Amino acid sequence: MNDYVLEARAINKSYVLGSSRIEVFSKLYVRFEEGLFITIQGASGSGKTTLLQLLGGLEKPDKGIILFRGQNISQFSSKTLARWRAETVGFVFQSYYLLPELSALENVDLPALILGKGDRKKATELLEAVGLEKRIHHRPNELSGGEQQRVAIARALRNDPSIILADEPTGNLDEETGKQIVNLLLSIQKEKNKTLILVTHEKEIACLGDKQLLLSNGKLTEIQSNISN
Ligand SMILES: Nc1ncnc2c1ncn2[C@@H]1O[C@H](COP(=O)(O)OP(=O)(O)OP(=O)(O)O)[C@@H](O)[C@H]1O
Repeated sequence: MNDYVLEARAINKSYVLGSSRIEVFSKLYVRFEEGLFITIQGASGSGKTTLLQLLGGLEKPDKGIILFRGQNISQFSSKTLARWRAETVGFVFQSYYLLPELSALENVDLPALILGKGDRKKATELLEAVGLEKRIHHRPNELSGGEQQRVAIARALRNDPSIILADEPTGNLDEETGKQIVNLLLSIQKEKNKTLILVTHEKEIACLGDKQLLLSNGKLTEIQSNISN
């Protein structure tokens, strides 16, 4: 049994734009234990978003492999990868990415509908769990930023993923609302024993992690661990 829920082995990743090539990672190794809250900090442009996209199967590495519980997801077909992503990973982004024409309820149920498992009762329960029982039929533009992020969190949880990848989830929120969102993510992570990997530039949030990683010059280093071995 592999103790690591996610592992990146010898990852290379570059972007080519016109005649220029940006190398983000060269031989990156990192692994994440199951059920932990890991925070990642790093300067703008250091590759934090790229890393989450690779780990969550939204981007493919140029070289190297990503393993989920020991299974190489980098060799999955696009279809298999899309299904794995829908079942296994919940994404939370800075900009929420809710569909504007759908209600909160419809947005939350969408990941399950895609798998042919739509169930409005379950979506409603998730909205209740994030404190939005009175906003179920609101559209995103009828919700505050914090409420939209709560909808996005409920959506991320809809297929009961084992991994939550959160990319600057508090980036568009005021400090107080940001704290509430992080506390919500943390309580879900602990209660359901999920793996939460969260990118943030806020030190106060980063230091809440069981482990704090820093991304710099294409390498990850552990700057703090609150785990006793
Ligand atoms: N689709 C793309 N095409 C070309 N270059 C890209 C693309 N996505 C990212 N990059 C480049 O790759 C590098 C890493 O970008 P990434 O968004 O992963 O960094 P980041 O650490 O998340 O930055 P920020 O904190 O500013 O969001 C940057 O130099 C960026 O310009």
